[in-house]
Amino acid sequence: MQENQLYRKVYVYLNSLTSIEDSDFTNLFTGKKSNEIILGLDPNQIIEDDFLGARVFWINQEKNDTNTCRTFVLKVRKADKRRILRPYLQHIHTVSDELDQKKKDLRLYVNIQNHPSQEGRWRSIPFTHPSTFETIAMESDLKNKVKSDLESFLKAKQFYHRLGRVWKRSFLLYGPSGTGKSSFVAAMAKFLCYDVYDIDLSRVSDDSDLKMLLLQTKSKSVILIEDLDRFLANKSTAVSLSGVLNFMDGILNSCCLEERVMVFTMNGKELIDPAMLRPGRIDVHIHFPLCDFSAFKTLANSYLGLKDHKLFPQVEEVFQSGASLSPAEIGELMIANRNSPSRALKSVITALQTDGDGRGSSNIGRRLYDSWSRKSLDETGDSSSMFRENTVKEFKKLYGLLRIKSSRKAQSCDLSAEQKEG
Ligand SMILES: Nc1ncnc2c1ncn2[C@@H]1O[C@H](COP(=O)(O)OP(=O)(O)OP(=O)(O)O)[C@@H](O)[C@H]1O
Ligand SMILES: [Mg+2]
Repeated sequence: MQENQLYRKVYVYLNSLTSIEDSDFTNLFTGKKSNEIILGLDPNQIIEDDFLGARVFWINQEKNDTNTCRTFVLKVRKADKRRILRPYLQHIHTVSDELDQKKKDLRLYVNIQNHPSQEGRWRSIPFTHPSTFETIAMESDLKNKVKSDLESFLKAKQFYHRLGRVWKRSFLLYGPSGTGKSSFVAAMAKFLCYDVYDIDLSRVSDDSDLKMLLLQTKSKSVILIEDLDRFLANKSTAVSLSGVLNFMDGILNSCCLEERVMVFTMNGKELIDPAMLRPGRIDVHIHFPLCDFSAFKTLANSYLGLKDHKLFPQVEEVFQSGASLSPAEIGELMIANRNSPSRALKSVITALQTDGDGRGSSNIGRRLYDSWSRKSLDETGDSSSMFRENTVKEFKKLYGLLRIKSSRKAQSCDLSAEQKEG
C-alpha cells in the first residue's frame, strides 16, 4: 500500500544522471526560475550508467493496461552482475539520500478522488507559499515558543523512541477567519523544511480511505486538515468522528506517522468533542486572535514600512474601545492604500469604527470558548484544561521535559496570547 522506496530512490538517482541528456527523447519541464529547464524521465526511456567500469542500462517501463504499472528494469552484463550489483544499489541509496538532503524545494500534496490507479492518491506541486514566521504578525513570545517547540521536535527522535512513542507532534490552530492560520502552517513547513500533505476531507470516501491517504504520505512532512470543525459540524465529509480520532492516534497512525507534524485548523473548538483535543491527539493548541494594536503595528511595519505615525495614537484608541478586525482585513486595506500611509491608516480607523465595532472584546466565539474552558476545568479537572490556566509555566516544563529527557507523560498545551500570563 505504500510507495516502494527503492523505486523512488532509483527514480531520483536516474533523474540526476547527466546521461539523461544523451537519450533520444526525454521530458522537459520548466524549473523554479523561468529560464530553468529540467529533464525528467519519459515512459520507456532507456538510461545508461557506468559503475566500477561496468556499463548498465535502466529502462523506465510503463505498462498501460487497466492499471498503470511503473517498473524500472536494470540490465547488467552477466559477467558484471555478481561484482557490481550490491555495491551499485548501495551507491544509488547513498546518492539519492544525498539528493534528498540537498532538496530545498518543498512540495504541496493534495489528495485526488479515489480511482484505481497505482500512482497513489496524492498529486503534488511546488510549495511556494510566501509566508514565513517573520511575515506573520503574532505575539513575539508565542512565535518564539512555537519555533523552539519545532526545533526541539526535530532533535527529539531518540527521546520519543525511548518512551515508545511515535516521533510526531500535533498542533491545533484555532481562531476567526483571516487571522493567519493557513499562513502559519506554511511558515511551519518552511521552518521544518517539510513537505505539506493537505487533506481535503470532501474528497475522502470513508474512514479506511483516510487511513490509505495517511499510509501514502512520506516522512518529514506536515499533514494538514483545514477547517476540521466545519467538516464535522456540517457532516460534509464521509469520514466519521471515530475515523478522525483514529487518524490522529490510531494503531495505523503509530506505524506510519514517524517524523511527521500534524496540523488541524478550526475557527473555534467549542463545538468539538473534547476527546479529539486530549493530550496525545493534540499536543499544542495555538489561538489566533483578531488584530490588536500590537499586531497592527507589525502589519503597518511590514505592509507600509511604518515604525510610527502621528495617527498611531488614534488607531490605538479605537482598538482600546474594543474594535477589531482580522489581520487579513487590515492587510487588505493597507495593500489597497500602500502609496499613502496616511490614507491607509485613516481607512483602517474608519473600518475599525464601522465594521470592527466590538469584535475585539465581545466576540461571541471568544466568550463561548472561555466559558467552555472554565467549565471543563471546574467539572472535569482534566489535565489539558488545567494546562490552559498555567500556560507559560507548563510550557517551560514541557520543554524542560524534552531537554532533561525525562520519561514523564507529555501533556497538551494551549498557547494563546491572552492566556500566557496565566
Ligand atoms: N497574523 C497575520 N500576520 C500577517 N498576515 C496575516 C495574518 N493573518 C492573516 N494575514 C494575511 O491575511 C490573509 C489570510 O490569512 P490566512 O489565510 O492565513 O487566514 P486563516 O486564518 O487561514 O483564514 P481562514 O480561517 O478563513 O482559512 C493572508 O494573505 C495573510 O497574509
Ligand atoms: Mg485558512
